[in-house]
Amino acid sequence: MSRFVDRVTIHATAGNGGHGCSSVHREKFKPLGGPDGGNGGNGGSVTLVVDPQVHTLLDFHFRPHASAQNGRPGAGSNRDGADGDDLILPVPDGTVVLDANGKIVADMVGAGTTYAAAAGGRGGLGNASLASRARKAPGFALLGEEGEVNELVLELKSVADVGLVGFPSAGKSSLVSVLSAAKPKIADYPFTTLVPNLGVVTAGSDIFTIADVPGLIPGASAGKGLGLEFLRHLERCAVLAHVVDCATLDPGRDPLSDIDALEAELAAYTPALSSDHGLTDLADRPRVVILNKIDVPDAADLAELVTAEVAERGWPVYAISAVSHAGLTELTYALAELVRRHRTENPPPVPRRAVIRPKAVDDTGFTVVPDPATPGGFIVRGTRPERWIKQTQFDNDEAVGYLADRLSRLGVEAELTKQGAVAGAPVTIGDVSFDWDPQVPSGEDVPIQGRGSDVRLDRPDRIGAADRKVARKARRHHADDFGSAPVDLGAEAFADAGMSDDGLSDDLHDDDR
Ligand SMILES: Nc1nc2c(ncn2[C@@H]2O[C@H](COP(=O)(O)OP(=O)(O)OP(=O)(O)O)[C@@H](O)[C@H]2O)c(=O)[nH]1
Ligand SMILES: [Mg+2]
Repeated sequence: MSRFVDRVTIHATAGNGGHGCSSVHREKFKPLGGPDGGNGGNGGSVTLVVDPQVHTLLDFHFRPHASAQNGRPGAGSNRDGADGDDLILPVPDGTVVLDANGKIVADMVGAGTTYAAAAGGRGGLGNASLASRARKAPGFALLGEEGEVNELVLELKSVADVGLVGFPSAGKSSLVSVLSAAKPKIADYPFTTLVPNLGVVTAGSDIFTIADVPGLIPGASAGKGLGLEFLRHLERCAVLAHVVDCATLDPGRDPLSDIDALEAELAAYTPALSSDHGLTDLADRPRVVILNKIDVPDAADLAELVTAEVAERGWPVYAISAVSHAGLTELTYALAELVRRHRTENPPPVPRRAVIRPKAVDDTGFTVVPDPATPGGFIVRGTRPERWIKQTQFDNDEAVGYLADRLSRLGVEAELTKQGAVAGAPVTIGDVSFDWDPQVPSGEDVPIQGRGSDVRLDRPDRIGAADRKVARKARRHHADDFGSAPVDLGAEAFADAGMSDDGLSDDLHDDDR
């Protein structure tokens, strides 16, 4: 027997973005070929799509981890990395998606409805894309962003037109088996049906579906029997039909008390799908009472006796026998009529092609707040600063300089200064904490000037071209005279000077990836 799974937890992992590449073009007779590192590809996303061919969540039960492909890294010669493939997960019609806190985030009804379960990370820019007037040959590239990882709960709420409610062994499965082509298990012991079955019923030109759910007993709302677990499959049913066993020999049971007992259980059930999903309370759903087993003589008498009393409650009553098929035609057409009326009043939902989850409306802003855990420290929050941190290779000084420029351009530095941060104050952005090293001495308002006039270029420890010339001369002079031992103005000092390009503030290249 195939297993029926109607509630699973899945872990959707989107692909990471590929890293950008830092590379310099090399070609014979072209010593300064320029940056040519390509961009990383975007990571693939995980998307849920309603597929009418899928009827259970069983696949997710066996394979709860769903991962989309990572983006490929960029490469030299301006080759961009390929995007990772998206992962499309087919889910049954009527799947409800809940987040880890149990909040409904999507109600997927209608073939083709999609839900973005996890968004792929963006690829990092390569150094070719990062080149700008100020930073002509960037010696770094941006890292790819990590893909989202979301834990989601999927619940299947069958989409049936008529839901059968009744005590165990009332004949619900028998009724479904004679009305439709479905062949559920039927036996004379309680709780034969352990999982809901759906059947398709044809009545003239009308076609509707009927759901056979496991039997209920008094106390089900408190977990007795199989509990109310399966009532979620009735939440979407247009019509609820009580199947009453008129031939039961159980003491203390009769059709009316059976109906009352189950009505009390239904009232105790709080549907998870609220009215904004276009559904009314279970209590407001139209009811039909089906008095079953009238092929048994005593049952037929009893059915006749209670019919008037049930009808007094305003519910249509049908006396039938699933075994002898008595009264089935009338019942089928009556159900079809109720379903047709419900369908005209509630047109089917238009499939939602894309269910867009609410995202931060404005990702340009940021906030700076004092860090409660560290005196004198600050926390910077904002989509962009946090993303930039993730894109930065912290072991590359030039990349760190680029980050500092971006933060400064966004106004983070100015805000920190305004809030009284001093040099060396611990600043946290996302997962990274560092000691603040203001590019501009705090309190000083340096206007942006022309290239080459930035105060930071006047570093006293800088070695200018003139100094280098002197050093070279001195070295050559020594070499000529003594043939060995150059003066110690070499490698270390030049290594320092090589970084002079970092932190230029007239960088006009304002990419935002
Ligand atoms: N005489 C008679 N027996 C019936 C009729 N309908 C069902 N039965 C019998 O009642 C017993 C229970 O039938 P099921 O259809 O399995 O009942 P159910 O409501 O699905 O029961 P659960 O799945 O346990 O909740 C079986 O032995 C059926 O043969 C009927 O109209 N007449
Ligand atoms: Mg059954």
